[in-house]
Parts: sequence; structure tokens; C-alpha cells
Amino acid sequence: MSLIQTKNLHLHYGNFHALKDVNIEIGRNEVVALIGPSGCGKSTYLRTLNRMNDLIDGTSIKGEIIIDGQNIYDKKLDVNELRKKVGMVFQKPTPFPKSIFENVAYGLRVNGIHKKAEVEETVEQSLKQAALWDEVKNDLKKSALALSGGQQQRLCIARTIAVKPEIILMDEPTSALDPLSTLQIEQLIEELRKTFTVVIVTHNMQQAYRISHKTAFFYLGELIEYADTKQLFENPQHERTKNYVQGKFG
Ligand SMILES: Nc1ncnc2c1ncn2[C@@H]1O[C@H](COP(=O)(O)OP(=O)(O)OP(=O)(O)O)[C@@H](O)[C@H]1O
Repeated sequence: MSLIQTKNLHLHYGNFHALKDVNIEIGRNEVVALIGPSGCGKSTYLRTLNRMNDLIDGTSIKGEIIIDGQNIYDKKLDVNELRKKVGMVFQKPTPFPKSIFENVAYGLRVNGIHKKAEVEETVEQSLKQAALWDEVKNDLKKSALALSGGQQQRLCIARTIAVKPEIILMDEPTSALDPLSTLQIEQLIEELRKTFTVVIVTHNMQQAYRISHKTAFFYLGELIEYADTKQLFENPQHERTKNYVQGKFG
């Protein structure tokens, strides 16, 4: 069974129909890219996966999202547990004005893990997994705000990993970064997929092509095509997808 099943999903912002009958299945350890022109609903869909849209007034949702066999919109679901399982990394790095160590330890402490040795070990492991350890291991007490943009983004990934999610959502995680930092994050995603499932919104089609197994193309709130990435880019089945991936609009 797929890890994430999205069935007949509709989302409204007030009267505005932002997602229209979206159906997507995502398997464990897959990297799935969400592409499409500005305003087509990519970020909206991403946010439905950890119920971040609950925080936006006037949002209503129909349909189902099932993660690990559980409907995440079930009234009995603990949203904090869900967000532990489904972590999120944003477009702009969002480190807290704390030390590098405390940034990564934050989620652990919030989740009641206070044993010094356990916290230290998880912080080190998470920084290693986020490919940042070697650059910061001697500066763990330094402010996270002193890191470069690319390092800050890897730190945010380490912070997300520290609470051991199953799924990592990334909303244009490299759009604020230089090409080298972008490459580092792309290489990191390649590593992360061994442990996690990654769903990533990107405007960069080469990036989607390079890093994802499957790609979903959205247009005006509809999922037009969802296929293996190679197929979607090299042999799209829909005219709209073809025009978009060939750069004819967007
Ligand atoms: N909080 C909100 N309230 C009302 N409408 C919204 C809200 N957030 C997004 N929308 C609208 O929903 C549609 C989809 O927006 P969304 O941000 O999901 O698109 P996107 O594909 O991620 O765009 P971009 O690539 O520009 O980030 C857009 O028309 C947008 O204006």
C-alpha cells in the first residue's frame, strides 16, 4: 500500500476552489516533485499533507488523505503527532535566533526528550544526515543566524530530521539559494530518500527532473498529469504538460 493516498481531494479558500479532485499516491522512500505555473495549487496541496492549511481561516476540505493507513482529517487525529510524522522545510531558511545546537535540539525538547546524552547524540546524527556536521561541529554554540543561507537551510533540514519524521515536505527549498548551495541540497535529498519520503514543490524543472522519481503537474487547481518523472518530461501524455515542460508557458 502507498504511504500517502490522496483521494478526490478538494480544497476551498472561502469561495475559491483551489484544489479540484486531486488523486495522488506516493510510495515510501519516493521523491515526488510538484510542478506547475504560479498559483496552480502546489503549495496548497503540500500543506494539506500536514494540515498546515488548518491554520488558514476560511479553508474547507473534502476528500481524503490517508497516511500510513490513517485518514489525517479524522477528527480524532492528533495534529501534533501528524506534524511530527510529516515535517516541513520552507522556501526561506527559518532558523530560530538560537545556537546551532539548540536549533536542532528544539523539536526534541518540545517532544519531551531532555536526557543530555540522547539530545547530543540526536543533534549530531541529524547534522550528519543533513550534511552539515563537518562544517559546524566546532561551532555548535554559535548563533544559527551567522550561518550562510545554504547552511541555514541544511540546519532547518537537520531540525526537521531530528524528530524522526517519515515524510519531509519541502516548499521550494532552494529558491533562495545560490547554485552551489542548491546542488548541496539536491545531493542531500538523494541521501534523505533512503530514510524518508520527500514531497517537494519546485519551480525549477531541471531540478524536478534531476531529483524526483515521480512528478505531479498541476494547472489551475487540477492535477493534470502524475507519472514517473522521466516519462512526464520526455513523453508527457497531455498537451498542457507538454507545453509547460517544454517551457511554452508558466
Ligand atoms: N490563504 C489563502 N487565501 C486565499 N487564497 C489563497 C490562499 N493561499 C493561496 N491562495 C490561492 O490559491 C491558489 C493556489 O495557491 P498556491 O500558493 O497553492 O499556488 P502555487 O502553485 O504554490 O503558487 P506559487 O508557485 O506561486 O507558489 C492561488 O490562486 C492563490 O491565490
